[in-house]
Amino acid sequence: MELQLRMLGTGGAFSTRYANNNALMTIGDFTLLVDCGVTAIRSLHEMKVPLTSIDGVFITHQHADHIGGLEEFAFQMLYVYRQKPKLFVPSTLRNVLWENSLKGGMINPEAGLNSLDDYFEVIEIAEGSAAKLSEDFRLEILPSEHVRYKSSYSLLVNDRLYYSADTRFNRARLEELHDRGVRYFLHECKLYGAPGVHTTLEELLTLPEELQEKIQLMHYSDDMENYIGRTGPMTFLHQHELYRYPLD
Ligand SMILES: Nc1ccn([C@@H]2O[C@@H]3COP(=O)(O)O[C@H]3[C@H]2O)c(=O)n1
Ligand SMILES: [Zn+2]
Ligand SMILES: [Zn+2]
Repeated sequence: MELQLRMLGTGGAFSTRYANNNALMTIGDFTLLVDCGVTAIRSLHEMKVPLTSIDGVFITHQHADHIGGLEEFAFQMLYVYRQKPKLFVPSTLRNVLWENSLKGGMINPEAGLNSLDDYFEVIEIAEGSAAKLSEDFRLEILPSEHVRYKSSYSLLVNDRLYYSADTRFNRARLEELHDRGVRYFLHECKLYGAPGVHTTLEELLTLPEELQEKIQLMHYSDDMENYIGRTGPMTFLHQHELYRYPLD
């Protein structure tokens, strides 16, 4: 069994070169879109991935580079393809995702479209245990500290691949997961400046060498090329490339 990954984009929120940091993960016959930002629909088109080939969408948090394409995804699925896609959403985000982010553009009482459930088959994911998205695809959500007092999540897939999404540096979590046998770490990276709500390259470079060797960097700024050769054993993820991660 393997996880196949293609990043729709690998850029930070203000990147114009690398598109929003959204991921397509396939295990067996199930394909999950992790986050659906402003650039997601265009990226999928460039990758020749039909919207109908996506079996479900998962949302990590409410910033536009992670949910800004969800309205178009929902409208296309409803009005073009007449399908109701699965939306996997952390329990703490379900209500605010609709009330504070999507409702303004998507509510349409005349058409009977009044809630998230009218567009999606909503499947809430709770913290604390892995959810089975399919026979082969297990997803655990790990609360992350990104913008304080707002929900955001990192992911653990099949106990083998960690996907940080947007988060401040969390050394204890990274080392604990590494000790538990997690083999692949896809981590966001702010290449320069103070950490703020993100993890900096400087912070990641303080991790043990054997952990850094398992890290691939994402959510980076447009000057990424200036940092090639300055990331220790960590490598950069590239948009649209196919990566394969054995899971056994
Ligand atoms: N306290 C904050 C909050 C947000 N930001 C910037 O806004 C972006 C929102 O999307 P993001 O991908 O989380 O990156 C955030 C920061 O660039 C920031 O720099 N500081
Ligand atoms: Zn982001
Ligand atoms: Zn964010």
